[in-house]
Amino acid sequence: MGWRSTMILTRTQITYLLRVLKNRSPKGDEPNLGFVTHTDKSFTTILHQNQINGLEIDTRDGQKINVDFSSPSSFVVIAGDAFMAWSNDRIHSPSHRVIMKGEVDRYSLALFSFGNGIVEVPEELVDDKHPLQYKPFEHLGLLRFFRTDEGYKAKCPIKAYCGV
Ligand SMILES: O=C(O)CCC(=O)C(=O)O
Ligand SMILES: [Fe+2]
Repeated sequence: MGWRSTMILTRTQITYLLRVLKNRSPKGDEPNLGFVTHTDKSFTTILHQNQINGLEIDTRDGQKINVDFSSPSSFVVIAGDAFMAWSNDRIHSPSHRVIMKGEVDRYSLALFSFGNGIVEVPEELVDDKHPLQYKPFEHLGLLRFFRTDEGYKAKCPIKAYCGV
């Protein structure tokens, strides 16, 4: 990617959202689903937790990765839907979920980044092999769209919001 692509990102103001989440270890018949399968609506998400595994990430080719947070300094970076759209589908925004297994409560931190303005695919990322997949879109508008019935039920919310 050339310098112009980088410029487009650095000119955009970023809003960060820090989410602190607790998943209680399931008691008795309680379901073990800690967080339903979803893709993040962010540009990027940085995840950290108290060394209790449970995060499952689907790869592009249909494999499942059980993320192993084996060190207190482990963290995971996930590309969100806005990064996928900006990259014209070169970067994949993976589905993921949390399954609770052991007897210890799980605490996780998620730092989401959102662009404040309009996100658009840089022209360097559009060519014959990679036709334009997304119209310019307001990133925070994606969050509003996801809160509508149409957005929430869409198979791929980002495509429903601004797909070509
Ligand atoms: O708790 C986790 O490890 C994942 C949380 C998550 O996927 C999210 O907050 O979007
Ligand atoms: Fe997530």
